[in-house]
Amino acid sequence: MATGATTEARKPLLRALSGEAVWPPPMWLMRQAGRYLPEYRAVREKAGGFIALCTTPDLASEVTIQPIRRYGMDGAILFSDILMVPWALGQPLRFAEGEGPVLEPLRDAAGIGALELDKVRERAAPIFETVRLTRAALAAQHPKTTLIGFAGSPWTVAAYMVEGHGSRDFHTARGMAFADPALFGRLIRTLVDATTDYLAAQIEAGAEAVMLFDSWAGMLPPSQFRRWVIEPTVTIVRNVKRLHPGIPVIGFPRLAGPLIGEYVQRTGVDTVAMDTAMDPRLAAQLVPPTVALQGNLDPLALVAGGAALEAEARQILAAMRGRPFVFNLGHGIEKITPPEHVAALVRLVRSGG
Ligand SMILES: Cc1c2[nH]c(c1CCC(=O)O)Cc1[nH]c(c(CCC(=O)O)c1C)Cc1[nH]c(c(CCC(=O)O)c1C)Cc1[nH]c(c(C)c1CCC(=O)O)C2
Repeated sequence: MATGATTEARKPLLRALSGEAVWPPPMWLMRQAGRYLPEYRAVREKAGGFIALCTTPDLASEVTIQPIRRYGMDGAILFSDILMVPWALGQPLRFAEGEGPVLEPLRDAAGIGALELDKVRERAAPIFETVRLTRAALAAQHPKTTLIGFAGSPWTVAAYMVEGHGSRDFHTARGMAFADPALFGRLIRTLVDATTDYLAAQIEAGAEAVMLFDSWAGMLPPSQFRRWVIEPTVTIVRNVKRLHPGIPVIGFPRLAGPLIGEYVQRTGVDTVAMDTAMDPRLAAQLVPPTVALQGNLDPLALVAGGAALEAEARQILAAMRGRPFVFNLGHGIEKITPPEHVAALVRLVRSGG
């Protein structure tokens, strides 16, 4: 790709993620590929299960591109799941219909010791192939769209691995982190190494930016937030940047509240994603103007549409004007979202509010 570097330097999302105030802001939506789209449901049915979909490169690549085809988003996020890392480490995983993810819970040294770090690249190979296929398809058909790879952050992934399923409070995982920090720390270190390797492989396959989802960061008190959210993220960002300097990293410490400032300062992420509860004006005070903010429309405003959607989106745009910013939701899109509301939002953001 002789002209690759110059073409890509002009992609609006990459410019914003690297700290440039691009206006109107580039946009994409968390969980933009999903059940609210009829074309997604058709492919999902063809694939059979959710894991089959994530590990069949041509289908996973197709659903990654569906929202780009429909809406022309600036970012395409790899279609996969944060729990594919535990899966690649050898922990049995299934997605039960209407129940969410179910893992065989990990509670002791034997279970943690049995995780197979050296198998991650091999087991996750179809996911890296999805990245390769998607990057090639975007280059041919959507040259302005940036391909985003991702992983879950160690704390959030460990919470599912210990608990064995989603939970309102992740009692068992939080309890283990306090009661046996040596053992919990071993799990976190395994995930730091697996996640570094998994993100590096996505970048080598063509991901142009990566995002770390820490959905359950906000349930920890500050001391534990520093130990299990910030410190592992510091190591992953340092590792990824050593291997692949210049690839922007987006962090999403959901419900971190004012600790978002310390998170950005310590970890060195290029962009921080704001959850729905974050006031964008407060985030702009806590985060240096060189670091991009991303977010943070409430997915339910998108479900509602109309005047409520417009008012919320305009308020975010007004607060973010003049600083590096990427328009997004504050959490994943709801499956009851009318696709035409997404089209209306894209028009509004493209007009600059
Ligand atoms: C906590 C978490 C998970 N997965 C993820 C997180 C972090 C973000 C967040 O907090 O939402 C991240 C994720 N999950 C998925 C993506 C794909 C890319 C995208 O954003 O479009 C991404 C980035 C697809 C998915 N991951 C899942 C689906 C639904 C599966 C289906 O189609 O049946 C999708 C599209 C399944 C999943 N995966 C997970 C849960 C709790 C569920 C069940 C919830 C549900 O059913 O909506 C774990």
